[in-house]
Amino acid sequence: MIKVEKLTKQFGGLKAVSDVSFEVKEGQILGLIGPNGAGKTTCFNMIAGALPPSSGTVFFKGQEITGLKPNKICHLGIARTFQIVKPLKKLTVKENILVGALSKSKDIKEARKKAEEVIQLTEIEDITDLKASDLSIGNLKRLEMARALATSPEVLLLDEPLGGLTTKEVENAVKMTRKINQSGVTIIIIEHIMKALMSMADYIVVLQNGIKISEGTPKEVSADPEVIKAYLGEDAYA
Ligand SMILES: Nc1ncnc2c1ncn2[C@@H]1O[C@H](COP(=O)(O)OP(=O)(O)OP(=O)(O)O)[C@@H](O)[C@H]1O
Repeated sequence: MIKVEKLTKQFGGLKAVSDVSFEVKEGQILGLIGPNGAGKTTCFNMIAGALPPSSGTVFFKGQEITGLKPNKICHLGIARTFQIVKPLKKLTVKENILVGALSKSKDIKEARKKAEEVIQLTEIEDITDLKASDLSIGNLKRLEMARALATSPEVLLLDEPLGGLTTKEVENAVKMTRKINQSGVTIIIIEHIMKALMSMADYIVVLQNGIKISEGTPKEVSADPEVIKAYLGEDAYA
């Protein structure tokens, strides 16, 4: 579904991402992990078109999309959520979701229908009339997911969707992520909460200092001494 080949991003003297290659197959949940500053968000930025790679290639369903603009990539079927959520604060949850739908279809009737579908899928009915500025972090993250889904993506890039959530909210977000995946959306997810991520992901790619140091199933990666040394030995693996 998405394949990156030798993806590299240089910021001045810093190689934030260095020759990274991986692939996510249709219907999979791929986890992208690594310590702070490993290059995970920079990878997302290059896939979603927010940053042009210094070198390397991004393919979506076999078509090269390297360096295309974010709105073009969104139109092709790749949506993303942000670590720091960015809703339109003065609008309600429902209006924010509608704005997401309108970025895909300019037909208001069609966009309304899509927004309703997404509201049902994400079970967000309880907060649709609240203003985005009045939402808790947990509800902001629910909105962020719904807004991305309103663009009818085939691939969803989730950047730390569980950050700042309570234990109960993490449980609900994990269930929702699985449900969205089962509805046919391929997912790449950056997450620091290892236990939750390992329970969702089919496959994991591990970055450290911009370099891919390991990949495999959650079981394989958790047992890789290189990964334990670099990352899983931290308190995060609680
Ligand atoms: N626009 C930029 N300009 C300069 N350096 C940057 C820029 N964006 C990221 N970096 C640097 O690139 C490296 C990788 O950052 P990135 O945000 O991709 O890491 P990350 O793995 O997502 O980290 P975290 O888990 O903390 O979010 C870091 O050293 C960061 O400071």
